[in-house]
Amino acid sequence: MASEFQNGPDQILPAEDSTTTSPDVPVRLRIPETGKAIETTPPVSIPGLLKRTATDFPDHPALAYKAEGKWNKITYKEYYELVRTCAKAFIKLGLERHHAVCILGFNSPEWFISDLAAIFAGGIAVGIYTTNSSEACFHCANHSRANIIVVQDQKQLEKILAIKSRLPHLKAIIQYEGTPTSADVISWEDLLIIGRDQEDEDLERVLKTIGVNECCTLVYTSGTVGKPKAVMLSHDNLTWDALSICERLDVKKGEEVIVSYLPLSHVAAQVTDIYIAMMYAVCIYFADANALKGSLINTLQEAQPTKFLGVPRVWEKMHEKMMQVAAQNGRVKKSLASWAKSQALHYHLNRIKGVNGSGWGYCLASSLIFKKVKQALGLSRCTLFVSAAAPLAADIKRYFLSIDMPIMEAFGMSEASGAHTMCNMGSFGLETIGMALPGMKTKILNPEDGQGEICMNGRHVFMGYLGDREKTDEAIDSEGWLHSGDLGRIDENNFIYITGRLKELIITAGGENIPPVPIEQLVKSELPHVSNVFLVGDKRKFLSVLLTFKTDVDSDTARPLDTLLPSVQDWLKSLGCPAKTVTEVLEAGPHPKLLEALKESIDRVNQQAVSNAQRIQKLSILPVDFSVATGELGPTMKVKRNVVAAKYADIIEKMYA
Ligand SMILES: Nc1ncnc2c1ncn2[C@@H]1O[C@H](COP(=O)(O)OP(=O)(O)OP(=O)(O)O)[C@@H](O)[C@H]1O
Repeated sequence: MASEFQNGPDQILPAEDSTTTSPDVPVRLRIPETGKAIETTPPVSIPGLLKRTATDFPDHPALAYKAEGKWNKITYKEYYELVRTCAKAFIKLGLERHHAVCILGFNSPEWFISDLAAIFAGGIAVGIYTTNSSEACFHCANHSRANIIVVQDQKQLEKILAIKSRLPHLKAIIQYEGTPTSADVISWEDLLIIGRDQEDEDLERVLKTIGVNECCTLVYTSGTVGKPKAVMLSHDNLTWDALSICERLDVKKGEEVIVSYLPLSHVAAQVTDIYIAMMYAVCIYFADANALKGSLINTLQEAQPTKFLGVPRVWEKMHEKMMQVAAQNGRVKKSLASWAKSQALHYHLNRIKGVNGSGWGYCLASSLIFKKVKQALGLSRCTLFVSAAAPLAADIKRYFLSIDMPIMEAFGMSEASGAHTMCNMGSFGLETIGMALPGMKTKILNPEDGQGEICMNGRHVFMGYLGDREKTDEAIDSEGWLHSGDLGRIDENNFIYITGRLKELIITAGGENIPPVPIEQLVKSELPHVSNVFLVGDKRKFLSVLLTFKTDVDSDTARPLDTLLPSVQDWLKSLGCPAKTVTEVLEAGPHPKLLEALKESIDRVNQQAVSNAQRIQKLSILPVDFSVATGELGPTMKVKRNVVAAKYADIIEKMYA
């Protein structure tokens, strides 16, 4: 880089184009010459941002982690120093400019520090899903030219050791938990010793060359539709998206607490836990690795977060648990709860309509009931409940409204650096994903009846897919609009609604285009004992559904078990076909009474179908529920359609035989 561009890391490097597919080519930022204050806010790099917060909030706790049963805290000043130390070690170990540091592990201070250190050292941070196989890890590490791989433990290390010889750029492996069993693997403690032994000079030299418009992070999409793509994000993409989200929300600098537990390789968790946190001096509490298997509640109770983000499946599971608890309540408690719920529902539904003011009933229910419920969930200090990354069914939102926990939906994608729309406590609804965030633009492409593809524009639009010009040009058009592949509409108040996904559209043999998710959600709301619904019908004469029942989950492996949840068992018993397991349900073919009940529900869904082609004609019950561990769900719990279709090809064929 020419010597005049040595004012990093907050400088804007010269760039010819607003997209790129090369890791070392900066892009033109989408900052208009004139515009709203948010659109023209001067860009800040990630190292610049952390330095700023460490200067403004030096003694404020940044990261809280539990060791030997005790919470330990790292202040913002210490966090900044640790990142610098780690960055110096990475440089010493041979991290080259624009090469990757891959991180493979559950959320922890070491994950955050490695991610930021990679960026400080002029490299590219890449999170790899802990559920990835060795080969899937190979794809990320090889494609991003990883010089360094940071792993959590022996289990993750083994995946890397198996592919190490095929990674020509790899120079060092670091293991941050447990003692490395392999001599050439560096422990976290040794990494910090290497870093502390270095002078600041090399790091400062690299920092000066960094620009806000170059790639600092790659997000590999989870591949719910096709092969994972490497989304290149610049410093400005990430820091500006975080800024815009915080403008929409009531985030208070230095006062917020967030629990980190969602997979950090996904953009939603990364932006919330790392970048919003860094921008607003949030204190992050790390949940333990069993968070999604049930231990999250313990961390919530201890950390008492002030903001909480869940993917839809997290909200669904919480709903399921609460229904189980409620079912055990006596008559008096039940009627008290239903009175309280009606008060909250009335209050919040009025707020959605713009009618404010809480009556005495709501206030009483709030102090008598909801306060206790929130306390039990560890959410009594929480002023914001968010759902993102996939659609959340309206009936789940309605349930949480009724217990005084209005869930704000956010919509976005990796290619939009996180969020593009969001509801807030002042404007939300049961069906909407909210309005575009400040400074972001939305367009509905080729609308028919107001419905078309959602396209987005703004500083959050990604740089391009690494090494893939064709896909980059498909995603971002010549005017800079990012095509989401989602179908939607905008109402007169600028609220946006998702109505389907072009990328997973079912096209029947008769040529009718059918978005499956809304139909699947309708079936789910008709059948509360069903866990997953999968619509089939691509190139077929009619639609069918595959259903899975709610079952217990193995707490070690997170795999679904055969035993039906007690509520499902009760329901089956009430139908006159008692069964304790899915195997029993399927053994002699589903009981006619069960089939009748399922068909009645499907008939109710069919009554809402907009055309004959959208009516479901057949159904099958699957032998096991879907899960991340068994591969049918991606890390944000979206169904991997190709995996399910391949796994149950026989069952599907039988329905069409
Ligand atoms: N609130 C929401 N409501 C409905 N759909 C959503 C919402 N948020 C995200 N999505 C869906 O998720 C998509 C973005 O997915 P994301 O970029 O997170 O990729 P991914 O889950 O890693 O994997 P893949 O791109 O392979 O599906 C959006 O295009 C949209 O279809």
